[in-house]
Amino acid sequence: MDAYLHGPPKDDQISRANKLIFGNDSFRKNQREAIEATLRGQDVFVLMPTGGGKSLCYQLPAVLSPGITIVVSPLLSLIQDQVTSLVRNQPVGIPAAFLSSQTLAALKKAVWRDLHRPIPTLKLLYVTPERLAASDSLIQVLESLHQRGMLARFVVDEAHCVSSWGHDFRPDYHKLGNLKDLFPSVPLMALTATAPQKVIDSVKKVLKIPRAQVFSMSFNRTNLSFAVLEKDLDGKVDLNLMPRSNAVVEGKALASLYEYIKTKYDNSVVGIVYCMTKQQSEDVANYLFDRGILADFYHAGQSSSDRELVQEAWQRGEIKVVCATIAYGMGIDKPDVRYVIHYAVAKCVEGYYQEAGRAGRDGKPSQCTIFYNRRDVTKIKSIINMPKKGSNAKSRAVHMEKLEKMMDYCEDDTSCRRQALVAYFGQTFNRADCQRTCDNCKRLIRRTN
Ligand SMILES: Nc1ncnc2c1ncn2[C@@H]1O[C@H](COP(=O)(O)OP(=O)(O)OP(=O)(O)O)[C@@H](O)[C@H]1O
Repeated sequence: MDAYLHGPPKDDQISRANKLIFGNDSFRKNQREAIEATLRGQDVFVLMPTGGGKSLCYQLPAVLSPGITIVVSPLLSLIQDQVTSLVRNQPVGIPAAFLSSQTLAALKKAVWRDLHRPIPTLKLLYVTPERLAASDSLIQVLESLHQRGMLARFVVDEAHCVSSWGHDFRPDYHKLGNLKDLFPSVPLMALTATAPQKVIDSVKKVLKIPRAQVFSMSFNRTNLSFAVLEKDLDGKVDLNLMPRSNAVVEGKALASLYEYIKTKYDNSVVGIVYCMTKQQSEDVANYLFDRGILADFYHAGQSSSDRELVQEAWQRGEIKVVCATIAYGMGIDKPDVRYVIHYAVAKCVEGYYQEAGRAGRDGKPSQCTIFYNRRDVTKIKSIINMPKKGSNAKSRAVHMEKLEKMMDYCEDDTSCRRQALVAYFGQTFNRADCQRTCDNCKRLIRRTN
């Protein structure tokens, strides 16, 4: 691929690669700075909101650097999407592959062969943290690449998973601290969309990148407006006991969700409704669909082909509303989502902001609404307290503390919600940036008028 450039890239090479390989006319905030820092060999921590353009921060340097960039990413589906879009990248395809337990033997062999070439063809190799932690042979290959000067950098995507303070802690991510022990001179880039200061500090410590340059963006998404509604669970009907075809399913919460969507949006508007359980996502989708809203459900209990069908139909606009567990969202790049509703409160503010942030990626006004009831909080508490692999008293306490913060956010009926969210991520907020679009600010305006 003659678009690849070798030797230390100059400024204009970075811009040219952005245009010629990625088809972008310019850089978004912090992209160029992060790219330049990693190309200088520095460790870098990129904090950008969902949809901010994190991928370019490591894909462009991968293309400009000699050798391979190793990307650690938590979800196989996410990895598959990324690799497919790199290989099909327009105007120029980028050689990328992934290694996982599901990689076909023949493909694995081809990747392995490439890694042993004096100059491998691959520019990016994606792996799950489990794969990296479990495979001595992979570490040996990385050592051999390093000796040949062909190990360009490590990238840790969704880096909040490294920290037990993060909302998605993955034990195998914790082992990524070994990378700096084994390859101290190889630059590392960590990226996430959601990390309060405490999590940033903890990720830097675990990954052993104390001097990493942090590129952080404002968490204030000006086009999003926030609201919390009381979720009326009285009169709730146990849908599990009712036949699917029974059209008289009631329950005030579901009815009010339906009314809310129907009143605010016509059937061409795209949204996501996050639910607490797989069963709930099916029940809510069926309820909405029976009443004429083009809804379907998505959760980890479905086969991957069923999930793909739903996601593709939603991307094409045939389904307007996906009712989903939090399994839905990572890596989904749909710009015109006009609303995200949490039909059950999220477990923490980071998770909430990441999910809500899937609305309005095109910058147009979009709404993020929580249907809140303490009974849902009680259910989440009992889930947190359930004995499960990898959980201990400390991790349960962390989850409880995060849930309390989420409750504080929902139960505060006076503070500006935008301000509360931005403050949660340790950033200051200029009151002039408050556009009075949240429910609390609107209420205040009504009271003072
Ligand atoms: N400089 C740029 N100019 C134009 N488009 C860009 C630029 N950088 C990124 N994009 C586009 O923005 C979209 C979002 O980018 P990307 O998927 O990297 O976001 P992300 O930060 O990884 O989001 P998420 O947290 O959801 O994974 C993509 O369609 C990408 O092509």
